[in-house]
Amino acid sequence: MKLLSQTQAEAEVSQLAAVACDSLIAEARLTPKPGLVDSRGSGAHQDLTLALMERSAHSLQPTFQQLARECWQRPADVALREAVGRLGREGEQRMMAATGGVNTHRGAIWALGLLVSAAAMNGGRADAAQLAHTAAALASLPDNAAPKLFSKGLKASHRYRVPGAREEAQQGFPHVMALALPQLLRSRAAGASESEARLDALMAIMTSLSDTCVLSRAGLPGLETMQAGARAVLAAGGCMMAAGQRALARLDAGMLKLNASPGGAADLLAATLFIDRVSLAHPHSFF
Ligand SMILES: CC(C)(COP(=O)(O)OP(=O)(O)OC[C@H]1O[C@@H](n2cnc3c(N)ncnc32)[C@H](O[C@H]2O[C@H](COP(=O)(O)OP(=O)(O)OP(=O)(O)O)[C@@H](O)[C@H]2O)[C@@H]1O)[C@@H](O)C(=O)NCCC(=O)NCCS
Ligand SMILES: Nc1ncnc2[nH]cnc12
Repeated sequence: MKLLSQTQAEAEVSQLAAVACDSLIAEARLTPKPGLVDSRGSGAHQDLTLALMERSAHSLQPTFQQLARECWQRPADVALREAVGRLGREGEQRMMAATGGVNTHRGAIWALGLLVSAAAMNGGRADAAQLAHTAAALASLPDNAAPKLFSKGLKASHRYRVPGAREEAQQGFPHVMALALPQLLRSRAAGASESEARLDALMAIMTSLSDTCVLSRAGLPGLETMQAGARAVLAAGGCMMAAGQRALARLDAGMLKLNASPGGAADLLAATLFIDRVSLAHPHSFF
């Protein structure tokens, strides 16, 4: 592993935190996203706006920086997992203070917090597969200091017997690695604009994620609307095609009618953009 001076390491730590915040802001601004906050408005939400999402993203910069500093060139072990858990929970408090108590990015703090940590554990030099493996290893360790909460996500996971945010990370982010990143690259190669390619990557996640936000708000009909609608967008050639854009508008209308918002899929898009920016190479055979 390349040896860096303390000043160089601190610069890399700051850079990782900046890219994580940029990824959150890029996800929030990306438009038009079905059911989600974007530059058109609040989607299915009453209490979220784009300005609030951006404030929340900025408030998390010190958390990502502390995570990267704590994890720099350290191996995955229980002590590190517990330190990461503590910093992640402090990040949630920071987010709540910045938003006046609105949950904007709880899932994103988890996914990006783990990925920033994984990038730092690898000294800032890792390919996408290494990043996902390292984040999965960290997420799979016990955090004995974690409060035992029966969260909304856990309730939906138990009720519908589906995996949630925890399992997505412990399995190495399969919706990012096997679906979103390959779709992002395919759409770019096919000539899509960057926004169209990112929307296609979001669709790829939505074709199969068991998003506990959608399940909590709209049950299985909401999840089925999300997955089938996203498949229709991609089957129509994606967001660079007029037919794909019409399918996307139908999906948006369907999600709004059900009050469904795929907040978990949005978090995983931000995770995809982060990996796309910081990794050395893209995976061809991880899954
Ligand atoms: C592991 C934790 C993420 C906790 O997870 P758990 O499932 O127990 O609980 P939730 O508190 O419900 O949070 C899960 C959030 O993860 C996102 N998500 C949902 N499904 C998936 C999925 N299949 N894969 C990946 N990610 C998923 C989602 O986050 C987004 O949605 C939130 C907004 O939702 P919304 O429903 O609009 O908001 P609410 O206010 O809750 O409801 P309404 O009143 O509006 O209806 C927003 O946060 C998005 O980011 C889920 O919400 C993790 O938090 C944890 O254990 N942390 C402990 C600290 C730690 O160890 N950290 C380490 C890394 S830093
Ligand atoms: N753009 C967005 N809209 C609503 N919830 C979200 N959670 C993460 N990103 C989101």
